[in-house]
Amino acid sequence: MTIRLGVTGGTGRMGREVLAAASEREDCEVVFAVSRSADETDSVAGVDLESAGEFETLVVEREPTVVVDFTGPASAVEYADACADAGVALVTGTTGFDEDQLERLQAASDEIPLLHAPNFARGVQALVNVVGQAIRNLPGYDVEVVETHHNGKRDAPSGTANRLLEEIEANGDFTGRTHGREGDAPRETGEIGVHALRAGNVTGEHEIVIADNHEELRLTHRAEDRGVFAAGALDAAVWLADRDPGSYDFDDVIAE
Ligand SMILES: NC(=O)C1=CN([C@@H]2O[C@H](COP(=O)(O)OP(=O)(O)OC[C@H]3O[C@@H](n4cnc5c(N)ncnc54)[C@H](OP(=O)(O)O)[C@@H]3O)[C@@H](O)[C@H]2O)C=CC1
Ligand SMILES: O=C(O)C1=N[C@H](C(=O)O)C[C@H](O)C1
Repeated sequence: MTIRLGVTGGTGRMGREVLAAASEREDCEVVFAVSRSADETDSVAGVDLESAGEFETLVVEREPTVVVDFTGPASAVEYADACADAGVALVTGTTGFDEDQLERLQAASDEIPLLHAPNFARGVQALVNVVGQAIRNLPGYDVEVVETHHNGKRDAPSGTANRLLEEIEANGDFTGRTHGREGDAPRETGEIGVHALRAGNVTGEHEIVIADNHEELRLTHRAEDRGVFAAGALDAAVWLADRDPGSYDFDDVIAE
C-alpha cells in the first residue's frame, strides 16, 4: 500500500529529512508540503513547498492519508485540530508541549488516529523499554539524565529526556528532579539530576547514569543522523494509515 503524505515544517531540519526520506520510499507519496517561511519557488527533495496558511485547504483537497509534523508545539496543535476537522491521521514528533497543548492533542485523537512520539529512533524506544528494569534492579542508586543536542534546539530538557524521566520515576522511589547544579549544591538522596547540553550540530544523545559508591551503569543512545528519526516517523505513518481514531505511540509500531 502507498500512503498519501502531507508534511509540515518543510524547511525545518526534520521537515527536509522527512521529505528526502519519503522520496526514497515506494510506500509514501508526498501530496503536499507546507512551510511558513519558504517562498513560492522553494522546493525540497523535488516537492514544491506551499504556504502554511493553506494547510486547512490542502488537508481536505489533496486527501492525504497521514500528515507528518515536526514543527513547534503551538503549530502542531493547530495542525492537529485541522487534521481532526478533516478526518486525516497525524504523526507528530514535535516536542515541548505544555499540559494544555497535550490535552488538545488528546482531544484530536478522539476524532483521528494520532501518534505522538518524542523520538522516532528505534534504539530510543528500546532504551525507554529497558530503563525501568534497570531502575527496579538498582533501588537507592543515584540517577542522572544527560541529554546533548545541537545549538538550535528550543525545548529543554528534550522530549526524549522527559519520556525517560517518566519511566524512571514510575519504577523507583525518587523525591524530584534537579535541573543542573550551581554553587553549594550537594546531591540530595533520591533526587534525579537532569542536564541539558546544547552544542554545535549534535543530532541527539541521551544518557542515563545509575550509580552507587561501588559501581556505575550508563545507558546511552546516540543518533548518528536525522535520517533515523525520519525513517521511524514514516514507518509510523504507514502503520497509522488504517488505524481507528485514538492515541498511539511509537512502541505500538515497533512492537509489531
Ligand atoms: N520525535 C523525533 O524523533 C524528533 C523530534 N524533533 C522535534 O521536532 C521539532 C522540530 O525540530 P527541527 O526540525 O529540528 O526544528 P527546526 O526549527 O529546524 O524546524 C521546525 C520548522 O517548523 C516550522 N515551524 C516552526 N514554528 C512554526 C509555527 N509556529 N507555525 C508553523 N510552522 C512552524 C518551520 O518551518 P517552515 O518555516 O518551513 O514552516 C521550522 O523551520 C522539535 O520539536 C524537535 O524537538 C526533532 C527531531 C527528532
Ligand atoms: O530537537 C531535536 O533535534 C530532537 N528532539 C527530540 C527530543 O526533544 O527528544 C528527539 C531527538 O533527540 C532530536
